[in-house]
Amino acid sequence: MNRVDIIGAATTFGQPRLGVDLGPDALRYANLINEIEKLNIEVNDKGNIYSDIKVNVAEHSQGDANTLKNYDQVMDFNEKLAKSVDESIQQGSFPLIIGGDHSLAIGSLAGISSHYENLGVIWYDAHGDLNNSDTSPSGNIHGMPLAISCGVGDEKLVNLYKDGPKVKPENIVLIGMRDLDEGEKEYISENDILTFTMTDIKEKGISAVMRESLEHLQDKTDGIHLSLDVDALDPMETPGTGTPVDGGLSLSETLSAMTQLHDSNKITSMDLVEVNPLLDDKNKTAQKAVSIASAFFGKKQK
Ligand SMILES: NC(=[NH2+])NCCC[C@H](N)C(=O)O
Ligand SMILES: [Mn+2]
Ligand SMILES: [Mn+2]
Repeated sequence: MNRVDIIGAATTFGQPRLGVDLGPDALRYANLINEIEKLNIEVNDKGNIYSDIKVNVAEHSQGDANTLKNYDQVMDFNEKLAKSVDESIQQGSFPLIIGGDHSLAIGSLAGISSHYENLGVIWYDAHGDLNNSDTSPSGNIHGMPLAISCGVGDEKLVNLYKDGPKVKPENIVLIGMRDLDEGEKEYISENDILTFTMTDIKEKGISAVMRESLEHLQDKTDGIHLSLDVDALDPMETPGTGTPVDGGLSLSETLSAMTQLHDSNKITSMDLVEVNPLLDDKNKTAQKAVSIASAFFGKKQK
């Protein structure tokens, strides 16, 4: 790719920990734009998207596990995000969506999907984000975007921006899984979604996992979206995130995974999500996220 559009997805509405909406700026302060430009790529920073409905600190993320928390804000935000992502692809740019909580993938996939007949998705995360309001333990919409994009869940979210499902389960690969809820496990086995848990990664090694993932997707898809949640990494590497889970990927495994994706030339869009500077230690999570993006865009590991 020679031009990257950076789209700041400043949403905190998919989960309860305030501060993840500051993630896009934490990444910019960690030198994201310069690091990509150094790789001879033109970078166009489109600024941040916010919901028109403002954060009310006292009322943020109220309700029980059966409700879709901050529903109106998530709808409103993702409509705007989908439009921006769609425009970037129309203009021939590679969209890099920086979050923000993972509910933003509802909008990014909605904006991307009209450009591909058979979109592939690599979901690099500790979580499957395959819940719906019946299976969710929390009511947090950041645990649901992949299910919604497959057509499962609230009708208005499923049909956001463009009617119908945006991805097929057979075109998804899950990498880094170690905290799946019961309903998610059922959905994965019923739909035969290719899944690499941390145990699988430890057994096979990350490079075989990435090779198998690309092999699974590359012939049957005409574009592949990478959705990378920084909680895929171990919390010792990326502590600044809202739902950390022990036993995750190392930075070096992730950098080599990104180099493999870069070298494949198959990835057509990317989300980089769940950096929360208020939970971080001296912006170290954003700095690692910037290293991850640099490797993805072609920086060689010395
Ligand atoms: N994008 C994330 N960090 N998702 C975490 C989801 C956690 C849990 N499975 C839930 O649905 O509430
Ligand atoms: Mn996660
Ligand atoms: Mn996630």
